[in-house]
Amino acid sequence: MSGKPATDYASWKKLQEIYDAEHTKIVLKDLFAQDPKRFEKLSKNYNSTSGPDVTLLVDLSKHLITEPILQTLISLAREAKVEEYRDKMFAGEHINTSEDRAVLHVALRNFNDFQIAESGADEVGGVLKHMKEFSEAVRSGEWKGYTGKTINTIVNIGIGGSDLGPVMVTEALKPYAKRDLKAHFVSNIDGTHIAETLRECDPERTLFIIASKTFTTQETITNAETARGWFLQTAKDKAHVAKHFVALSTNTKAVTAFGIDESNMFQFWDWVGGRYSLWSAIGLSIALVIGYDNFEALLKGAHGMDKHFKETPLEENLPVLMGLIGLWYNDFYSAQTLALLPYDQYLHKFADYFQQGDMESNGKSVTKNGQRVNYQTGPIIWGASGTNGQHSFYQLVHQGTKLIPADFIAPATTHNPIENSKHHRILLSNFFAQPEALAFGKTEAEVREELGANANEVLVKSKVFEGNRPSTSIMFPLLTPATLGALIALYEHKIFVQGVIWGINSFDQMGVELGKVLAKKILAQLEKPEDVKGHDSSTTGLIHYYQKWRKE
Ligand SMILES: O=P(O)(O)OC[C@H]1O[C@H](O)[C@H](O)[C@@H](O)[C@@H]1O
Repeated sequence: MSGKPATDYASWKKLQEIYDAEHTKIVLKDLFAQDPKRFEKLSKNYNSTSGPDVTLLVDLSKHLITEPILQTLISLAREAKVEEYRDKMFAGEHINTSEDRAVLHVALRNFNDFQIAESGADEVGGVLKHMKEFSEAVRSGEWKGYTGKTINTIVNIGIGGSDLGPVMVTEALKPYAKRDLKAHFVSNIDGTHIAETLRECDPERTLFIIASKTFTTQETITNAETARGWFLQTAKDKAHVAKHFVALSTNTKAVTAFGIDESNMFQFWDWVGGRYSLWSAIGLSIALVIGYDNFEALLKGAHGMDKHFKETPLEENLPVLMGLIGLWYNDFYSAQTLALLPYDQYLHKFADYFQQGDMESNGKSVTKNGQRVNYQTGPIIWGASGTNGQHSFYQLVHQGTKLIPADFIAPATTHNPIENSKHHRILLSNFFAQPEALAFGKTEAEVREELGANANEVLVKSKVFEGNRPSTSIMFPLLTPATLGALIALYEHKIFVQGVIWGINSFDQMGVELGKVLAKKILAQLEKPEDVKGHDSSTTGLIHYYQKWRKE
């Protein structure tokens, strides 16, 4: 994150040399045959040293790496001063240089462990207490709606980081949910989203949580106004808003202007990035759904991973190793993407969540010094939960022309051991089989033997699996709140490590601005064809088409 181009590092050059000279000879089948201890050496066990027990097994052995490659990657991390920048982050230095902000999501889950001087860091405990009291009051029924009825539905209105984290985590931790409290998440400006949600709500029993760091986001404010209008159609009196609307924001002025009482506002600070905010007041919907104690366990699980990241030598440091291996494919093998493939239905939003987490953080093309990079930065993140993906896109992953590194993630045991865990055994057999098939493939000789002497030649070729396709496998005993916290923090820090080496600012998001500005300009021109000015012929033509069909 020094802003130095990554290609200037001696270790980068060395990696390029190794790649050029050896990459055709790096074959997983051979590497495993040569070293019976490969799994032992390259699979890492994480055990939390503070907070709730969390254990993770991270198997890095099915990667196209050798000892010299790994050592050179680690030298690269040293040269890029990953440790120094990590320590700056934890110390609250303003490493988000373009916005002159600290980056302190780690302070949200710190529980007075690390010393963090930034202003606001000492207020975290107070906000957590507020979240605890409020969530317990709603869950117990002590908090009543304006007609004296208890709350049975919450609607979180937010987008981006004010939506994806709460959605992903409440889905992931459903086994811990209060089942008689329905939770909805409205993000899209498309009126369909709020309209369909409101159809399922009773104004007397619904709590709206307006989640927006800035409280200026067009989608969120528009949806919140619609929700308030809908509520007042029944409740009539604006005084009732206080019982049904709370805000999660850093912008007190805008929250009170909207009509939400300051006492119903849950604060956070500018040093919490939107995509790193589920740990802050933005997590209120999580605390409401799974209970405050489980929310705290999530935070403590993440804190355990923070400690690991902060205190473990680079050679054994999981976010560092995952970041480096990802970079190896991204920058030397020209891999464009990383697939996140959780074999756990509860994690079905994991890839969606890290699309923002990773792509908004590292989707940058200038260094912190303003230089255009001449290498690849953040990968495209995508994925789906297993085994669904196997029946759609895995064909390309196995036999397509692209190299697609993938992270396979699975719990050893399930929250739903139905049929004596039959489903889970089948699920896991697939979780074990896919990385094996990707890595080792199937040779032409094996296909011939299978098909017999007179086999059709085309068929033989089409049934060959080249193999040598890399993956990480991550396992843990059960998807608990603390385990999920650790898992999310692991990926957050992986993203950090890569950003430091690429010399980019992982903590701003200037790239989302241009579209927003243009949309505002266009919104003001939608009325009449003669108002449509200043666009290319394609954009103008599309707007004119809309104007021909609009009904209102
Ligand atoms: O929480 P808000 O201020 O409403 O922001 C919501 C989202 O807005 C933008 O799209 C940013 O790029 C995201 O990082 C952010 O999470």
